[in-house]
Amino acid sequence: MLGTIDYSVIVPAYKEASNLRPLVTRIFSSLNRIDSPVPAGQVEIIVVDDNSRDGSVEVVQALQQEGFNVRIIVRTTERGLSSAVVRGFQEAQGDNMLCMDADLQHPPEYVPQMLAAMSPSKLFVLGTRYGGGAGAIDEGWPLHRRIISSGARLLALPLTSASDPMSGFFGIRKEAFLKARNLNTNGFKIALELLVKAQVHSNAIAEVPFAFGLRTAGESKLDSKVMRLYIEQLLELYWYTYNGLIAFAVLLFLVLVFVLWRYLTASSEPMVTTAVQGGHHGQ
Ligand SMILES: Nc1nc2c(ncn2[C@@H]2O[C@H](COP(=O)(O)OP(=O)(O)O[C@H]3O[C@H](CO)[C@@H](O)[C@H](O)[C@@H]3O)[C@@H](O)[C@H]2O)c(=O)[nH]1
Repeated sequence: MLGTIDYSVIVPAYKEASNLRPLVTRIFSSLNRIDSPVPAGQVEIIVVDDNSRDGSVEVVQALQQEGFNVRIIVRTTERGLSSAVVRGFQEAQGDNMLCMDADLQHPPEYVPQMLAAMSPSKLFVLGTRYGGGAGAIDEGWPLHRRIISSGARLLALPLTSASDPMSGFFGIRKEAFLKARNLNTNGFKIALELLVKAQVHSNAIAEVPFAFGLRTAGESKLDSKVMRLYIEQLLELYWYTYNGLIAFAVLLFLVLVFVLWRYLTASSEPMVTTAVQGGHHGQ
């Protein structure tokens, strides 16, 4: 019999049939270890699949029959990583919700620690490839991915103090998730979106350093469209965070331009020395 579900693991998945069995079994064997800080019976896994039709549903059904608390939501009218994660959070029974990739790049063995890191005072947990002096990116990660990742991280610095807001391995407490309004669910960077719009303060973020693994099956869906969406998302978040400041800076700039223009036009006008000569005004 199932007890109360306090923890939900949300897995966005698109064409990940071959990764789902190792993912689910490895998560539950970590939770079943004697030293796990979280009991396996309090955890559910929700896979949010965008109609992959690659056998993912059958894999999950087989796992259910074997007794694993996992279910799959198949979306047929929507697509996209971030919106899949939000859907999973909306369906979650647990107050502590973790998001992770299906492709085993987020090590399932970190799940108990990540789940246990959330509490009423730690509303957000971030699996970080950069925090805690871990230098945690796998040696084999391609150079172009490292450059893109560093650039993306730099651009997010004015928005959050979190060391790896690009991470797809993160958790949020339900009460914080429910505070976030007008989420932009285009693209991949839902952790950053939630950090900003759920107004998570830096002291409410727990960071767990981890080594980002290499994909062994399936393909990455990160492409130039995802990068364009990220830039759009950043502009919106800058505006969301600094709208007052930005409006003030624009106003100040316009006033300065106006003053400068007045000064330049005034100093370039010919000096008119009007000697009032008395006499009559002609008609
Ligand atoms: N449902 C659904 N899932 C998706 C979609 N696109 C991707 N996914 C799932 O989302 C997870 C991450 O997708 P990948 O395509 O493997 O992403 P990545 O390039 O490895 O990027 C990962 O690392 C980045 C850090 O560099 C993260 O920023 C990113 O969120 C993700 O975790 C995988 O489980 C994948 O199946 C989609 O449109 N719909």
